[in-house]
Amino acid sequence: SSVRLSPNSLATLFRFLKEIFPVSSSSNRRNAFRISSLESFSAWSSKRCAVIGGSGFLGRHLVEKLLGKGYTVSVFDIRQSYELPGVTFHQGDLCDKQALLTALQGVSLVFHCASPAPASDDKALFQRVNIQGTHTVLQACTEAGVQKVVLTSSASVVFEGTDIKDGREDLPYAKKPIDYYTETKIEQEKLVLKACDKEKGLLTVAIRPHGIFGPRDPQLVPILVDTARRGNMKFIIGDGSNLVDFTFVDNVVHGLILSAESLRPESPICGKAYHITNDEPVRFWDFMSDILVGLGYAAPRYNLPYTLVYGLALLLWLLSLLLCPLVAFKPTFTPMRVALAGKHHFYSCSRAKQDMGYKPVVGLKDGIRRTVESYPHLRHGA
Ligand SMILES: NC(=O)c1ccc[n+]([C@@H]2O[C@H](COP(=O)([O-])OP(=O)(O)OC[C@H]3O[C@@H](n4cnc5c(N)ncnc54)[C@H](O)[C@@H]3O)[C@@H](O)[C@H]2O)c1
Ligand SMILES: CC(C)CCC[C@@H](C)[C@H]1CC[C@H]2C3=C(CC[C@]12C)[C@@]1(C)CC[C@H](O)[C@@H](C(=O)O)[C@@H]1CC3
Repeated sequence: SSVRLSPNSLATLFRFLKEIFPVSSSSNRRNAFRISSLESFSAWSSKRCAVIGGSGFLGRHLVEKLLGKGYTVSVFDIRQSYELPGVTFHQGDLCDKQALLTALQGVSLVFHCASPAPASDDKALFQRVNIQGTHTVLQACTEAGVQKVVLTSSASVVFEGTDIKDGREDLPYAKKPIDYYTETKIEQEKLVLKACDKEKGLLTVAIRPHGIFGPRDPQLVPILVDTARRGNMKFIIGDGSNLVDFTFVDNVVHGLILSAESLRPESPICGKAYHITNDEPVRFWDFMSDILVGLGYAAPRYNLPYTLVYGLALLLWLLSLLLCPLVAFKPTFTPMRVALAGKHHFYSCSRAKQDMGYKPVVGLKDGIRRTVESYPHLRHGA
């Protein structure tokens, strides 16, 4: 492992020396000579990482795992949602390069897990944060001497609302992405992969999870329960046989850390995208039923034709656009959600298995059980 000199390197080296030689006693000075400084420096700095978006659902699970593995973690996020010993929080907008530079001092590895919530459907915000912001993140990483950037992309970058079965990473990017969020995730992924430059010493990789679920997830389970509580989860869209990927959060975290640790100049993963899944495609409606029943709600039972529901969702969405100056209403059944609920969309993770030895660490059944147990406040009657 090599140490790349950057404008921040001296400051970082100084902090490192202060950390390993805190007191200037004679025994410390003797110990100093036993340490091969450059090697220790390299090992120390490669365990210093930053998680951009570390206050979020995935980001926080990642931070917790990194701490357990002995990393020193800085979180950069627009909000601070928790406190943890060993974590330094930097509150700021990732579009602000100066704020990023402060957080990235002495950091050699950056995980980029920040994005506005997909449900916001705010085109300008997605463009600003996911595209311009990612450009700023890459600039800041180069200036700060960061060596590795791991992006959390999304498998939806290839999904157009039609069936995908065992999709591989060589599928073309969606020409008609399902929403603005996905449109900007495509541009974001392209930016990060293009920035991979062994000569300049910046290595990048993109992880594409799909349907992440687990404790503290702010969207999948809460939206599902909200829909059930309003009595709208009685229907199955289509014949209910469509297979999809739902990926337990620990498996995504495992894929992110594995990719970071495999990212070296000679590694085949440089500048590439990888699907990370549970490797257990499941019927969408079986998964929904398992969560609902686990929380004490009834499973959906009545089938509705896919085209009918999709048409209605499209109509509702158009109406919400037309009426938005007068009344603000957000339909639960958006065309995007209907497509996700009624079509096949599952992906192969064989490239990750082959190139980085990926294997899911938590099975689907166990993941569902842990998720259900983590939401006592969302149980029926709670
Ligand atoms: N949840 C999923 O099913 C899923 C699936 C595939 C990919 N992803 C991707 O994984 C990543 C994490 O998603 P999540 O589910 O944890 O979402 P989340 O909303 O819980 O976390 C995103 C975090 O980004 C932060 N953030 C937003 N704008 C910011 C800005 N301008 N500057 C700094 N921080 C900002 C938020 O405050 C939040 O803490 C995202 O990139 C998302 O696109 C999520
Ligand atoms: C009202 C119902 C019919 C269903 C309610 C559950 C939905 C809220 C979720 C089912 C599939 C989920 C999903 C996402 C959001 C929540 C659901 C629609 C994403 C679009 C979130 C953003 C990610 O990047 C996407 C991905 O590629 O993983 C998610 C795909 C699945």
